[in-house]
Amino acid sequence: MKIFTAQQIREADAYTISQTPISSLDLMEKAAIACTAWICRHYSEDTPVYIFCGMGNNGGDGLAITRLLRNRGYDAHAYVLHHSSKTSADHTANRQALQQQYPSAIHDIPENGLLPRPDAHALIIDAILGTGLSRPAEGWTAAIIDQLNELKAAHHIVAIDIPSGLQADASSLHTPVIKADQTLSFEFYKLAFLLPENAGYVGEICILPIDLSPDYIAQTPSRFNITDTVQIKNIYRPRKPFSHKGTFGHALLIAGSEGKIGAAVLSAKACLRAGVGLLSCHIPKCGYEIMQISAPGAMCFIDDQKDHSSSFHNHIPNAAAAAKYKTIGIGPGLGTAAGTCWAFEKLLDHYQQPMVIDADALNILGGSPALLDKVPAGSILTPHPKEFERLFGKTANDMERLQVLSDHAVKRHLHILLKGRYTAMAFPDGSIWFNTTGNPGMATGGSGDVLTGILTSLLAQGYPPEEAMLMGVWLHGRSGDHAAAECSEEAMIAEDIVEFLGKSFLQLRKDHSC
Ligand SMILES: NC(=O)C1=CN([C@@H]2O[C@H](COP(=O)(O)OP(=O)(O)OC[C@H]3O[C@@H](n4cnc5c(N)ncnc54)[C@H](O)[C@@H]3O)[C@@H](O)[C@H]2O)[C@@H](O)CC1
Ligand SMILES: Nc1ncnc2c1ncn2[C@@H]1O[C@H](COP(=O)(O)OP(=O)(O)O)[C@@H](O)[C@H]1O
Ligand SMILES: [K+]
Repeated sequence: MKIFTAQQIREADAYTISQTPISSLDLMEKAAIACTAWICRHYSEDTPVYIFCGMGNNGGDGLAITRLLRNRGYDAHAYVLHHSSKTSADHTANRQALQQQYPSAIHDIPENGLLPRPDAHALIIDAILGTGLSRPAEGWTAAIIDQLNELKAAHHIVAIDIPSGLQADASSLHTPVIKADQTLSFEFYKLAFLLPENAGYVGEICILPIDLSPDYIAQTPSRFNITDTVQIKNIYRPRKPFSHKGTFGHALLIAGSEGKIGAAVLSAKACLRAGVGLLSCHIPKCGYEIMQISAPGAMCFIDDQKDHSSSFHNHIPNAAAAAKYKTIGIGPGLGTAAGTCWAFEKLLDHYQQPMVIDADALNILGGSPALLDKVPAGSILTPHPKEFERLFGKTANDMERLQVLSDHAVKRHLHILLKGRYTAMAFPDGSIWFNTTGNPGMATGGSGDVLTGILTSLLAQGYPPEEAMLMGVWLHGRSGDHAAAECSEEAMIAEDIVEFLGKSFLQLRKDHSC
């Protein structure tokens, strides 16, 4: 799914109006019908509804929703906030329609006027500012936002299209923004919804279709996108009947140190479960029995050192030897001992195929920019926000962090995924894809190690890095969702994500039954 900018959304609107029989007022009515249906599904008829409307089209939506809720028997009132002397034609048309049918439902609030005190249990609808926001809210508009946010403890707030004050394509950090419980947005996610810094404003997101032109959507490029199941199904390659373990690649996993052999085990299990043909794990002596017992499908190389690894570079003594391993996954629980850093540098001297770099391997790169330059083009880096900061430095806000993420992916020809609720995957062409599978149950030690195993496995099987990244992150999140459904977000642990990988793969199969 594409994520359009506010400007592109306006263009989609204009294109739809000019190229189809739908007028701009029809579009507003469709949007209002969709919102009203959602409100009626979630709040009973005896809920008083206070709809705060701005002077633009977002306010127009609010006026139309008031009329439609009244038609359904709700005690709905529109409070029109005169924060601007300008108004839009569709706002005016919907005001007239409401005035005609339900004149007592309109309440004008002049600039600096007082807001009503909502009844107990009233629902508050925020239709003050939409994607037409041209600057951060200030003055009276900011004061209204603050006052409505104070009501949040006692009332639900539903934002129409976007919480008022939130900028769709820029950071809104330290500016006044409505803190919605739910956001009902039209047709597309806005980029701002996917940033952790806006989690407190957006609440739950519901995307409502309003039939914007499919031609405009198809032909308009977007730098930001969201992965979906259909796309992942198209990436997925079913196995051919005569394939053998050589078909699915040999991966080398370099992971674990004393006290963190579990990270290596989780990664190895995930790598095997995600379908690798052969897996060799390089681990320090202290991990040998643990690994062999926990993941008997994996072969083991034992390091000379007891508690950390420092000789794994010997598997790739020259460029020719690199061909033995389709890919290498390195990092989970590896530690940053001097010998490990040294061996990592030697490994990078000879291994030039795309690899997966995670956790301590990222921390080692963070301490050595020269080493970062040696990472093979096409590799997948999997930092969480702290590792990202160690690698690429602090940023002022999430929007700036996305830019830094993208800049490094382009400059270094890497695939870099920044982990989180909506993992952001940056490609060497400058585009960024967001993943929506997954849940807070995955915020548990070891889930990242599982992801490294999955990605390493997919690369070994011959998926190109861009496809491995999109599919691996989707599979990881989907397996976490299955695990949460089965045993709760609280009780699920990283192993459960591995256990449910099978169920996620089954979802990708197309039905070919005769
Ligand atoms: N394709 C879509 O997504 C559709 C969008 N519609 C609605 O239209 C909205 C966009 O409408 P508009 O472009 O009229 O924009 P807004 O409704 O956001 O309002 C713009 C008005 O607010 C003023 N304004 C901007 N920033 C301000 C600030 N910081 N403080 C005070 N006033 C400020 C502007 O001067 C202008 O008068 C969407 O968010 C959505 O609610 C729907 O009506 C129909 C379809
Ligand atoms: N709230 C959440 N919603 C969705 N996914 C999440 C959430 N919290 C964590 N995750 C996922 O879990 C994984 C955690 O990785 P990481 O922090 O590296 O864990 P660890 O270092 O313990 O292995 C990431 O892939 C992240 O996207
Ligand atoms: K709004």
